[in-house]
Amino acid sequence: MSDSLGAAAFMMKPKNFLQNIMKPFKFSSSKEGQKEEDLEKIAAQEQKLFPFETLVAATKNFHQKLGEGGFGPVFKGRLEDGREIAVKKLSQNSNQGKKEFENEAKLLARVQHRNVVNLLGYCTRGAEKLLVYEYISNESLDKFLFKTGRREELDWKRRYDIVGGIARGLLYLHEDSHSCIIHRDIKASNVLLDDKWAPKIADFGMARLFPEDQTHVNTRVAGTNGYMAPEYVMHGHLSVKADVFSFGVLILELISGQKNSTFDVNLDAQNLLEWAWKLYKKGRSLEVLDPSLASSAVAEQVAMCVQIGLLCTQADPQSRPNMRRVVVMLSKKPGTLEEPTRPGYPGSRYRRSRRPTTSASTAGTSGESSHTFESTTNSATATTSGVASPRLDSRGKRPVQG
Ligand SMILES: Nc1ncnc2c1ncn2[C@@H]1O[C@H](COP(=O)(O)OP(=O)(O)OP(=O)(O)O)[C@@H](O)[C@H]1O
Repeated sequence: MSDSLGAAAFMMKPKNFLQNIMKPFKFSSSKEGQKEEDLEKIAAQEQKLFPFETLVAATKNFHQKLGEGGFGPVFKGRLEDGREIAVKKLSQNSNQGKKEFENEAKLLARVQHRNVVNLLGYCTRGAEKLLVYEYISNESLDKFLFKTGRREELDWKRRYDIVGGIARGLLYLHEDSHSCIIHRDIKASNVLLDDKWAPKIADFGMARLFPEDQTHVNTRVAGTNGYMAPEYVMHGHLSVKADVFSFGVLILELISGQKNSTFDVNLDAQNLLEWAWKLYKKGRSLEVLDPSLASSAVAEQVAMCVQIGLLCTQADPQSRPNMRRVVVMLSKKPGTLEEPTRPGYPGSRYRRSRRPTTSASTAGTSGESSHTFESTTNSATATTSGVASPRLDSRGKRPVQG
């Protein structure tokens, strides 16, 4: 009887029973509220979702502007936990709804690599969309490469390490992140340097946050003049090999200190690629080197980088190596590389090959074009047989067509 009473008592008061068991772990009611708040914060962090007020506080009401790119202004900030951040306020009109933006941003926040700028999270408030990045302290590569007075800070070892770091970051985006990410806009100003001069690829995934559709022409995400692969600028054929081409241009810029889009025509060539190619053919690759690097450069590495730059900028995307191959090439001793042919550039003569077409025009795919190019002219508006005039906007961007 007493047993059954005891059992009945237990069954009738399960809450009390649980409360007794939990006693040692209980908090006072104010602490309980605090704990709930903390849990909410942790959940929000898992979602990578930043409350707008957090970003207002972190940036002191968007006070310190780091700069402004094609997507909008970027502000410096510091989170409560001490982490420094860069907040990009997206001012470009996007046809993407809030939910899609949040889903894409959440996915992109999972992209984590030593050579890619870490997206910590995002924020939406009304129509406003913001991206929260880790803060990278040492400015973008173009500010060192193309500005007199700062280029000496990038000695050969630093440049060589930067080439390797960018190659590994791109390989990760193409092959090792959760899905293939084609950057579309690899260039010196989209590589940030940290306090140890390690390169970090910025602005990846923008094509996912600003997708094009039939009615919406996006003038920003498409790429920058001087870096775009010929098949992309002329026909909109996009694959990972378009990034490889831009990477090739960037290597040659890093070695020479010359900007491809404002190349010095007095150097007996119409662009950087043609100039490097002519020197390479004459066995004078080392002359591509920025003279200010002469004392720190390692000749074999310079020659190897010139050759890789030329291989990456081949006219036919299928003749370009993929980033895995580039990383392998950079880790090997010279002498084992393929021989490049003349590089391609927008305006090169177009020739259709008989390979089946698998071209893709959206990020996240890696199909390759079935077209090849013969380099004949550097005119960006050449209209030789089959060559469409690329339309570039005032920032040198090629508009994406839906
Ligand atoms: N994570 C970051 N850490 C530190 N500075 C940053 C960060 N992201 C961007 N910046 C700085 O903010 C400025 C604007 O950058 P943003 O990437 O928006 O444009 P951009 O690269 O200058 O131009 P574009 O839009 O043509 O690529 C640049 O000066 C850049 O160095």
